[in-house]
Amino acid sequence: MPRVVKPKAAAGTAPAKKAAPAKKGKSKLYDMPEKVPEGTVFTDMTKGQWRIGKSIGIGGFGEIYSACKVGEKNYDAVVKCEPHGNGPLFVEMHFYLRNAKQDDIKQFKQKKGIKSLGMPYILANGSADVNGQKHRFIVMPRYGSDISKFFLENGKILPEGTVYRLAIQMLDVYQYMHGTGYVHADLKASNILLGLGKGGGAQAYLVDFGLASHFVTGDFKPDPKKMHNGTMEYTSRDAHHGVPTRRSDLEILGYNLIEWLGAELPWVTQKLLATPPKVQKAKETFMDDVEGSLKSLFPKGVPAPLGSFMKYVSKLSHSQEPDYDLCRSWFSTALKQMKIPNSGDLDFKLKPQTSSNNNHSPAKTSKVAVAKRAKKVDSPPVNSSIEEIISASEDEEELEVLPRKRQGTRPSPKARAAKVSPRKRVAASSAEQSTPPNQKRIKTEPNGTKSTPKATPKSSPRLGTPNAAKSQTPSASKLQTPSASAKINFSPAISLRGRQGGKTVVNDDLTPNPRSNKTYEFNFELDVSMDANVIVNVKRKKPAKEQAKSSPKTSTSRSLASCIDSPVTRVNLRKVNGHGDEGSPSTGRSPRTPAVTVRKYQR
Ligand SMILES: Nc1ncnc2c1ncn2[C@@H]1O[C@H](COP(=O)(O)OP(=O)(O)OP(=O)(O)O)[C@@H](O)[C@H]1O
Repeated sequence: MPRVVKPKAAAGTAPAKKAAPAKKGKSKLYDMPEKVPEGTVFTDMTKGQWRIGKSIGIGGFGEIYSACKVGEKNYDAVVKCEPHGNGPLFVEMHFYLRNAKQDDIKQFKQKKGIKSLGMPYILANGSADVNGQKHRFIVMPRYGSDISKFFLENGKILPEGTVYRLAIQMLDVYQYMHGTGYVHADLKASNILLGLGKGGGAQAYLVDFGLASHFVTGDFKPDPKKMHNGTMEYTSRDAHHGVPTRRSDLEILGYNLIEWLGAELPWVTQKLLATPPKVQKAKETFMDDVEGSLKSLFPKGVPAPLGSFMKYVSKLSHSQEPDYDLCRSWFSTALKQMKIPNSGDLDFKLKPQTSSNNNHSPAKTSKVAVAKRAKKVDSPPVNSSIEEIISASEDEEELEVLPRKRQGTRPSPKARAAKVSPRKRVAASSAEQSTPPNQKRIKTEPNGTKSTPKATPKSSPRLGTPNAAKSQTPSASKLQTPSASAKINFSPAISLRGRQGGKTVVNDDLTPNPRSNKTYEFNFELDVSMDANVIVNVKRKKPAKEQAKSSPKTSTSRSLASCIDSPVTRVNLRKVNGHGDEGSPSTGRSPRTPAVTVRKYQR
């Protein structure tokens, strides 16, 4: 078995810092990896040695380090390392070994007459013991920045010409990959990296093949074990059924294109992401009338190539091979019309430019809109931890939580982890432990921790986009209780959203049955974020003295911060409408839901 050579043994290596053992997650399914100290040398299957450099990214499931071949100077490779038991890296490694040989990639490029292809390949792989735990690692070429960074910096939009170039490049990768019998199933901005070095900025690379799987060519058989796999925002209708298809990859690309062009996906606007079957339904409705749906997203005119592409995708059958040339032709024609060359560095700076059809939301690229978006990007992050209401009985103290900016309080890891795939739970808690907030070690997703309220230029197309104030998530500041921890049983119909957007989810905990009873645990400091104005009713056990004095029913309004005394026995959270009043069913008041109980438990 290849072994880890500690820095002492590696010639010319600076002493490695002592690694703090990574926090082990609770999940039995996916553990986060141990931290690999800088300077450690991994030996691969063919006895090649790789010196570990700085950590450059943490995905949902593993950590990525820069790496340098021992004997060379440049850290131009990366090592992706995960505990041996984790499935995704195993899948990714085998996909690369079988299907992404450098020779095959070269041949494909020659056949297609393209200079470069955004298909990564594997340089080496092996196993290593880190802090006594067996890890698997792969070595890959090192790429540059992921494009989600530019998307967020621009206020959730990319220049139209760049979107079309990216579409063409991703279709190239799909064509290569589908030619090997596999689909990717998880395309998103954070999985698209620019090349490094001279000319690198002209090519985008699709990474993360942890969900790669053989596509079906026979019958369409839904597979509950794979249902909803992917990243909820972009997962295709077929993937919601657990069926890997080529059209599914195209659909995922299509949803990303819509976002990159500045519109918000309806299931994001409607905050359905925590409930996969609702997202699935929304996507089905969307694709059933894709032209109409796109018109509502782009009221000033649907970008022509996007319209053609999405319409085409909606008509593909599940086992049909897509016509990649036809799809690319829509985007390249638009580029020609816009007089944007399909070469040179991809340009991520927003500037006024001619639209492909000159009719969709030109204000998106106006200086004013850009400035507005940039301003919004600076605003505090949104973290919709609780999507719907939690409601119980009436006899509680009433605490009003008004919307306000997050002020450094972070949702407790447990709260954030609610409803997250076990892998994500571990990732979140590990990141919390080891990453200072100003470091970009955690891969940031469009709606993730660095996320901002959707920047909505005046002319920007949106389906019922709530105004900024409404979409802001007030963070309940610390409501500390002596009981600190509690177990809450939600009624079956309640959906709790602790998941940060844009995260890959593997169907380990997402149940296709939305009505099953679910138990969530969270740190009962009520240090959670909520996505609307809410009324929090907390019933507390009264201290014996006070109980004797006061009447059984007291309903006192007071601030959350001052409420830290006796143990909580019951909690009632209720959304109020955007103006701060409770409203009624007809005025937008959230319906009450029964049966929320809070139980203390021993840590
Ligand atoms: N070859 C590479 N070169 C440079 N950076 C990389 C490379 N591969 C990955 N990264 C960085 O590490 C991050 C995580 O990588 P990756 O998506 O492969 O991990 P993951 O654990 O599968 O994540 P997830 O499934 O949550 O998307 C990427 O977003 C990127 O920032």
